Amino acid sequence: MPSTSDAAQATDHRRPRGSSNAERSAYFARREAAKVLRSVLQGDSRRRAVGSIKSLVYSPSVRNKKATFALVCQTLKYLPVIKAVLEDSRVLISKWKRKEELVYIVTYDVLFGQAHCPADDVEKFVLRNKKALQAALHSLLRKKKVKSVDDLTLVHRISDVTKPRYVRVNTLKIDVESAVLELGKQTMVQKDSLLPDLLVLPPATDLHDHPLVLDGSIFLQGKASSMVAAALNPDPDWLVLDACSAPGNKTVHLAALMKDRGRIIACELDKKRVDRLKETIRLSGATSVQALHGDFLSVNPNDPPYSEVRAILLDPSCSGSGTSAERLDHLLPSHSPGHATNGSESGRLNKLAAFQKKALAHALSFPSVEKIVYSTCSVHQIENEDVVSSVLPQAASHGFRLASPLPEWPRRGLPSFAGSENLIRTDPAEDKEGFFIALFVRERKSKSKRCSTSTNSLKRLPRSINRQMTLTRVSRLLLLLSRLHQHN
Ligand SMILES: C[S@@+](CC[C@H](N)C(=O)[O-])C[C@H]1O[C@@H](n2cnc3c(N)ncnc32)[C@H](O)[C@@H]1O
Repeated sequence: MPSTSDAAQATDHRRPRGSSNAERSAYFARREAAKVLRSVLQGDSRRRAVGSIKSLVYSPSVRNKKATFALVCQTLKYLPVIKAVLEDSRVLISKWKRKEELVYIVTYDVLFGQAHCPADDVEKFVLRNKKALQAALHSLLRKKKVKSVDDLTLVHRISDVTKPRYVRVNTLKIDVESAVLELGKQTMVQKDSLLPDLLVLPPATDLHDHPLVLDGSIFLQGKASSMVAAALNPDPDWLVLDACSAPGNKTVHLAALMKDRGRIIACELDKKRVDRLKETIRLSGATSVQALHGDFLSVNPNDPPYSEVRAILLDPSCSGSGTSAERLDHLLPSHSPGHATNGSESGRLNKLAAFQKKALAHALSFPSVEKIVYSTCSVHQIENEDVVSSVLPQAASHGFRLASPLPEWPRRGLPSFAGSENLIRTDPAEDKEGFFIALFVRERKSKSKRCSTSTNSLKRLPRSINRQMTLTRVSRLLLLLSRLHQHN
């Protein structure tokens, strides 16, 4: 533990009597750490902004910054173990509930940190129960079949944040049953309960050089990410635009769901990432996808072929806060759903949100679009619910409404506006990653209905012909002919 003597000087008048300087400064550090921990955990549970641990610790009211910061971080690291021990030993009775953060801190110190003399009621209480706490800890070690507390925190971390290995079957190359059989030779395989082309393997299964991965038969794609194309679920014969597409995982998932019929334009701003996108497309075996190096915001919705786009997948750049690898992130307010953060971080989020709103508004302006899916791998409300609610008036004016994709999925949007229950969220703690999905739909316009009905027979054309474009051209020709006919 770092020295805590500086703080003791500042709070001299409140020193506990009869103890050394080091003990007194540790006493004050524990109290300051408890206050910070309370804000951190409350911010996390109430999903409101309280600032990062650093910003809380570096506020002027905290004098013993170094020791307080270390104590908060260490207690958070061991918190699942501390909670389990307190629960098993039945030590945390209702009398101490009001001071539970201080109990956590003192318990950390008593079990894993530095020994100290009792200073006030909380320290005395925890120390009185030291034996019961140690017994509960040993029984937990035995139960989890581990030898040390570090192994135990690893078990807790693993059970907390390690997700199963998800594998998306690329049905353009292999069917689900064959993939199950093939992978089953190496490990346990289950089918996912929500997505028919997703398989669930044990955590940390290493497949990076598996032949099915190398030949594009399966993609190592997470569940939340695989929910996006499934939520859009376009008609196989549609023209679809993937607005921000590299590296292309969702693009080729769309191609598989559309059975490589129709046509997908995959737009990507970054030249280097276009190369990756092309490689993903090649690996998937899809022939209906065309990579486009360009800025989605500069695509003119009224120019062909974009004027005929029927569905848009918009998965723009985002903070990525839902997929952070930091082990303790899900405990921290800066990573809690719906949370906005401090200074430079909130500036970055505002910039991202401004782009996300612009891109979503742009998607809503495509004249033939019937479905738009908007997704992020962020947990922040500012990039999710707030982006969606900001475009609702424009969406309504274009005839769009929020639909409720994958209705069996239990976790929905934060209740920040009426209709947010239609949105999908995945939870960093429950689902091991934080994701957000919104689906806009609008009823087909009567003009496109007429065009489509009159050209239905064209859907049986051979695959080599680009049917979507042919349909478009024939529709226009029919319209022209009918106008000529009226004119005559
Ligand atoms: C979150 S990633 C997309 C991931 C992709 N959907 C997938 O599942 O593989 C966002 C991508 O959008 C690209 N991007 C950012 N701004 C863009 C713009 N204005 N037009 C097109 N692409 C853009 C970024 O370069 C980045 O590759």
